[in-house]
Amino acid sequence: MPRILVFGAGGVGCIYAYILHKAGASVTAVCRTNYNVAKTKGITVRSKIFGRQHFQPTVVKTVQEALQHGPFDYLLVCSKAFPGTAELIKDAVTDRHTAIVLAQNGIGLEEDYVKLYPENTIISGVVYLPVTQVDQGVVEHGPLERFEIGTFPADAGEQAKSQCRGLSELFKAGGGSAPLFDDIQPLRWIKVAVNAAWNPTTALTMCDDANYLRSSPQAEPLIRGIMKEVSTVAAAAGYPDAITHEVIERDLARPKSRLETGGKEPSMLTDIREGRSLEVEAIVGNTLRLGQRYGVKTPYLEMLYALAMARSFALRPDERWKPIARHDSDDARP
Ligand SMILES: NC(=O)C1=CN([C@@H]2O[C@H](COP(=O)(O)OP(=O)(O)OC[C@H]3O[C@@H](n4cnc5c(N)ncnc54)[C@H](OP(=O)(O)O)[C@@H]3O)[C@@H](O)[C@H]2O)C=CC1
Ligand SMILES: CC(C)(CO)C(=O)C(=O)O
Repeated sequence: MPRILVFGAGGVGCIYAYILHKAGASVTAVCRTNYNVAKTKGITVRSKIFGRQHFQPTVVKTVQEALQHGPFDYLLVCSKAFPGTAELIKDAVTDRHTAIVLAQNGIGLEEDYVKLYPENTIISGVVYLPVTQVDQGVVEHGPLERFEIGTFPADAGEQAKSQCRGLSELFKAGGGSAPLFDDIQPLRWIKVAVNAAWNPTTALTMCDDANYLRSSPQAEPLIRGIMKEVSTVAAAAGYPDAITHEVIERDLARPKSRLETGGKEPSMLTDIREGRSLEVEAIVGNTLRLGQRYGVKTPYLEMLYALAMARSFALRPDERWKPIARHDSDDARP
């Protein structure tokens, strides 16, 4: 029975914990604000795909407390992606054994993990899972579940590939879907285009995606424009075929269909409502910095970055901007 640690049991973490628990794995979840509820009452899933479910993973408060339930075969990072997140899991990573699975939005997240855990398999995941934790330990999930996965780097060795296959099989056994890709990066680029377009615009306007589209004739062209800008950065970074016109239209069709059925609140809008930190750096900042590195002009991203960072600052002045120790030089930061 594989042992799995889920770090960050919010919307995504609870659904992935449910799938893996259903697959028969031993699942331990590191919980923070929802610790008491998850520990005493378990987790409730209300899903358009899985129905209404209730389950009880092993619940701990810290990664150190989780150790008694390890060593872990997989460690799923399902918290929001912030500078420094990679360090938070270090006590639960067994060298050369634990496969670290990134279940987060953003681009260029993997490098921090490779640096800290050079001997471990890194599985990079692209999350399609419209889900919100609506109450502590209660998550509401829409009609889409797809976790696209691949090793980082793409040419990782056979052990990494086999751990990646193992995760895909576990998802299948739990009723989920985690298709494997030889190179996950083009898929990450597609998703970051979606998130760079939707997350800050809806968070800044406090509209769910359907309401945003309803708000004016300029709303949809702006989303398309941001996605095209990200596609130019992706092309310069070596992925010219990732974000095609067809991909942009296909991804736009999803929120457009919600004009009929009711909008989805992107995760960054939930963060604003809850007064939480925003994933501006992982989604917009990293894309923008790659654009700067390759000499691509990114006026939309520059504006979104400045506005979303200012919104974040207004929410949490204690977390004011500071240079992050990154692989690209701080001079390249906007
Ligand atoms: N929600 C969605 O529809 C989608 C989200 N994503 C991405 O998936 C990732 C997860 O998003 P989502 O599930 O929505 O986020 P949530 O905010 O719902 O969940 C994150 C969880 O991580 C916990 N956490 C953060 N730091 C720690 C810590 N130090 N120790 C213990 N727990 C911690 C949070 O606890 P606390 O509540 O105390 O802050 C929270 O429960 C993000 O990168 C997001 O962009 C991708 C696709 C869709
Ligand atoms: C695609 C989208 C907007 C869907 O919920 C998402 O990834 C998020 O909420 O962060």
